[in-house]
Amino acid sequence: MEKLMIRGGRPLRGTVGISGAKNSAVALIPAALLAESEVVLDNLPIISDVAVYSEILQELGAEVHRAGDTMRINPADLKSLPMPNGKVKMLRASYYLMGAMLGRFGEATIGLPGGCNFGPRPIDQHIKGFEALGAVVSNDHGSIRITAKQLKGAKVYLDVASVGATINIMLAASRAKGSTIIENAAKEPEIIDVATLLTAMGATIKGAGTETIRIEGVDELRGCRHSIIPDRIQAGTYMIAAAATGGNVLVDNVIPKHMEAITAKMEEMGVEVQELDEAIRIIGRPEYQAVDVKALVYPGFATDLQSPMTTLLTQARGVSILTDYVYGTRFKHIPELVRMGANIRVEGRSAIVEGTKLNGAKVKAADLRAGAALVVGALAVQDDITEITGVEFIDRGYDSLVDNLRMLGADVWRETE
Ligand SMILES: CC(=O)N[C@H]1[C@@H](OP(=O)(O)OP(=O)(O)OC[C@H]2O[C@@H](n3ccc(=O)[nH]c3=O)[C@H](O)[C@@H]2O)O[C@H](CO)[C@@H](O)[C@@H]1O
Ligand SMILES: C=C(OP(=O)(O)O)C(=O)O
Repeated sequence: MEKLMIRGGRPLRGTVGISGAKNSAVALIPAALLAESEVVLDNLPIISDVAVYSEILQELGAEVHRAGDTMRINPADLKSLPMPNGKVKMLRASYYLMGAMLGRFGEATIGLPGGCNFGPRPIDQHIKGFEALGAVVSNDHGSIRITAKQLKGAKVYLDVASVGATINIMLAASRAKGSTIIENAAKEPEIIDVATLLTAMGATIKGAGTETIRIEGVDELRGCRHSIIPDRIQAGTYMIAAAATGGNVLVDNVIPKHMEAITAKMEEMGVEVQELDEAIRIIGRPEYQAVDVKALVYPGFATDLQSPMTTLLTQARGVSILTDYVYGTRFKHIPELVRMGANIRVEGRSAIVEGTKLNGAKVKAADLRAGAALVVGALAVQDDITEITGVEFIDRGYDSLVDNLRMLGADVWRETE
């Protein structure tokens, strides 16, 4: 079992370069299966979710070559195989195989997805979308079986602005006959990234990034080359870690527009945030104010940053209330932060955080961002060691975490038990 060991108390200083976005990469990789020839993805993050996805593609018969942050995917010999178990259970984003395989072959049998388990994560809106396009969907022993003789464009109104459902419908609709309109679509930047790839592959997609997306399906999609957008959640985590340690960090290779909600909230707390063209500098202060945070769909404060933000709020003076309107039970980090001395209680979908000093402890990351919250906490502890298990969750989404933190001056290492 691997552990992350952190001796806290060193202000982070220097520059950290942000890799491509996990939540784009895990959608763009299956999207490539819709092409008849090679798709090249650049600026790919080096994380376990991407490694697992590349193995899934190879099991399906695609040729995958990876060199550094570039992946070449040739799906010319792709086979229509059922994927009921195994690697699809390791990923949330394996649900994109449904839309991609359905678009390519008119059928898909995919096991229900895995990924971070912080409460119910239904996929009813994905299914509603496939059905609207004319597919027949059934549950076959825990796998979703989807078939369609001919996908037909349709209007789909999403009950919730779901990132996964929006992208999955875009994938299938890009090979449907006629036009599809998604209303109440999610507006996250990763959706625009997928639309950019599909457009380069030959689909016609208008309105990605707004609540109405129109997709004109085509008979064939071709290969292309695409560079993935920077990971706004990794960037936000380093911004938070810099502030929590009272450091001075340039978070480089970001799109500052994607960071507006976290930037505004950190400024409200009293953190100095300098926005540059493609970078953000965080200058920590000795003291921060308590603030209230509401995690919402984009462009609101990202739920994926709610957990690390909880840790930063433990370092503020006073009581902060953090409410997650996207995933109302996403609080697995809290008992572990309490182990580290935090004063937090959960009421419904809110965490009430009273500022206090943290101490080192043995803690367990129960999901990816809970892990990020513990890393931030461990870095902020004054001269004490924190031992974090559950590292495999953190590896799902943080490229080169230990190397990056060391370059910023943190005392961090991995140990194997
Ligand atoms: C791989 C990926 O991109 N993961 C992200 C994606 O997850 P994911 O795509 O799973 O999240 P969604 O945007 O779909 O979920 C948003 C909300 O809609 C609900 N819902 C969703 C689908 C559905 O069919 N029915 C339904 O009720 C969910 O329970 C949740 O309350 O967006 C989340 C919200 O920004 C992020 O936390 C995840 O990091
Ligand atoms: C919840 C997350 O990922 P996933 O949806 O892939 O589980 C995340 O990135 O914070």
